[in-house]
Formats: sequence, C-alpha cells, structure tokens
Amino acid sequence: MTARATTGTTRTDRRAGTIEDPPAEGAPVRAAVVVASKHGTTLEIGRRVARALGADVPVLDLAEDQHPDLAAYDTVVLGTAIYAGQPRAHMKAFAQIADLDEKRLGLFVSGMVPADGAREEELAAAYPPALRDRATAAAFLGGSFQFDKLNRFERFVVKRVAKATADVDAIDDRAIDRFARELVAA
Ligand SMILES: Cc1cc2nc3c(=O)[nH]c(=O)nc-3n(C[C@H](O)[C@H](O)[C@H](O)COP(=O)(O)O)c2cc1C
Repeated sequence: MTARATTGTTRTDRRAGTIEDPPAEGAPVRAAVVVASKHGTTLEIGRRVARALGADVPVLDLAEDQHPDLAAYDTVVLGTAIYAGQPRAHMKAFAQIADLDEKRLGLFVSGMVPADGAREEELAAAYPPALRDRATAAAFLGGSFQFDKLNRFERFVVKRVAKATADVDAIDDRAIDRFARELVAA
C-alpha cells in the first residue's frame, strides 16, 4: 500500500510508512495532518486544516498497516471518517500505537450525523481516551455525501438512514477555522 502525502493539493505518491519531504531546513512548519479517508472527504478536510495551520503542512492519507514517522513534527492532527458510528479501523490501530506523547495534538472526525445527533459520542469513541484527554483541539468537522463515490450498499444506507438522494456538502469550514485556531493558540 502506498500513502499519499499532500500539501493542500496534490502531490505524488509517497513511500508507505513515512512522510517524505519534512519541512525544509529553517522553515517554520512543524505540523502534520494524518487522515483515514474512504471516499476523499476526510482528506479534503485534512487539507483545509493544513491550509489553516500554515504553508507546507503535509497531509498524509493513512493506508492500512502504515506507521508514519512523525518525529519531525511537534504538532500532529489526526482525522478519521466515521462509518456506522465507528472510526476507520486503520486510524484506530494507528492512534493506539503512535508515539504522540510529546506532540501538540488535534483530533477530528468527519461525519454526517446531524447537529442534534451523536456527534460528541462519535468523536469520543474515535480515539483512545489517553489521546482525547490531552488533545489541544478536538472537533466534529462535518462531511459530505458524493453519490458517484459510494457503492450500491452505501447508497442504499445513505438514502435509507440520512434520507439523502443527491450529493450533500456539509464540510464545516467555520469549525475547521476554530479547530486550527484552538490548536495553534495553545
Ligand atoms: C454507509 C455509510 C455510513 C455512514 N455512517 C455514518 C455514521 O455512523 N455517522 C456519521 O456521522 N456519518 C456517517 N457517514 C457519513 C460519512 O462519515 C461522511 O460521508 C464522511 O464525510 C465520509 O468521509 P470519507 O469520504 O473521507 O470517507 C456514513 C456514510 C456512509 C456512506
């Protein structure tokens, strides 16, 4: 499996397990965003978070069994999509073993449950308690349905559960800005 590391837009594939091109020597950038996305929305949110944090913040789309080396970064953001109330399995696995003790930490989830729904529960369930307790910023940042990316079963679930029959963009840019500001203010 390869990983995709990007800075805001598109970069070429990267070697699994590392973020190549750490910040250039002397550059002020010390943050990285690691996401687990199935259909691309969490990756897009990760890119927006990265842009809000500054120039040249890399975004890594985590692949299965991947353990990116984050030693070069003092600030790390983890983001995962939520399916059936659960985070992506490979983010769950990575969050359990990643060495993030010394990092300023941001945690987010991408989902489409409505505002009066289980957002806090989904966020709370997505990451280990030890990470949640010491996260500087943690937030539900919205999501989207893009029907052309969903398989037949997923379309069925979305129509049935979310009552959506066409694309919905509910990425929460205000929450993204707030999240990034909280993270850097600490
Ligand atoms: C089959 C299916 C199940 C989903 N289940 C949930 C859910 O339980 N809670 C939620 O908040 N969002 C749920 N969503 C919405 C996704 O989390 C949302 O579309 C997200 O932005 C997808 O991110 P991705 O494109 O990075 O995979 C579901 C979407 C699909 C297609």
